[in-house]
Amino acid sequence: MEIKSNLYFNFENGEFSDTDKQNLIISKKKFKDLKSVFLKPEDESIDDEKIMYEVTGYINEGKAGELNFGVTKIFPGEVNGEFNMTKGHYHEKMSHTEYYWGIKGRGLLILKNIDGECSVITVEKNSLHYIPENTAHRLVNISDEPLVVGACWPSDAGHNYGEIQEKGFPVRIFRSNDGYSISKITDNQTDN
Ligand SMILES: O=P(O)(O)OC[C@H]1O[C@](O)(CO)[C@@H](O)[C@@H]1O
Repeated sequence: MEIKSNLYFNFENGEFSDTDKQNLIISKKKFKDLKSVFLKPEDESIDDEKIMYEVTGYINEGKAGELNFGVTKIFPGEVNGEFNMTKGHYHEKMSHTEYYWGIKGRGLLILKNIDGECSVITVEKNSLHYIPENTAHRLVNISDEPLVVGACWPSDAGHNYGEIQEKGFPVRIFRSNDGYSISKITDNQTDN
């Protein structure tokens, strides 16, 4: 007998159907939670309560064998000229990997491996990104509309923010006349 799926997901806009809303987890990150993320976080034009990005999905943290499926929506904006972005993290279980795919908007995926090698990849509608083991990842919104990105990762991967919080990524992304510029970083200072 044919049974209608109890889950629907809109691949055009990243919205979940409300048939299974009680199982959806929504995590909202406010500006006050992200002070350690930006190079110059003192920006009085931004309210501390402003939602900078949100992650919505079926998230079953810590359960080995399960998969998480989520959507990150990063709102447009800048903090002292630096584009809005996620905190960025390694997985606690460093061997655990992840897929990202672009749904809406335009952004950059910054990857850094444990040897400090860094790459910056364009994220746009239908782009697909494999995040290998031992690799820190951060999304940056470089457009004036929300950047919406899907993700699927093992539920027991965990998040390790420590090193990124301390040292950051080797690059930072700022608005420029051409759209954006990538600045290399030495000890959390820009080195243009
Ligand atoms: O945890 P962070 O670095 O703030 O970023 C959120 C990101 O992490 C994930 O939850 C899982 O890696 C992604 O869905 C999302 O893009």
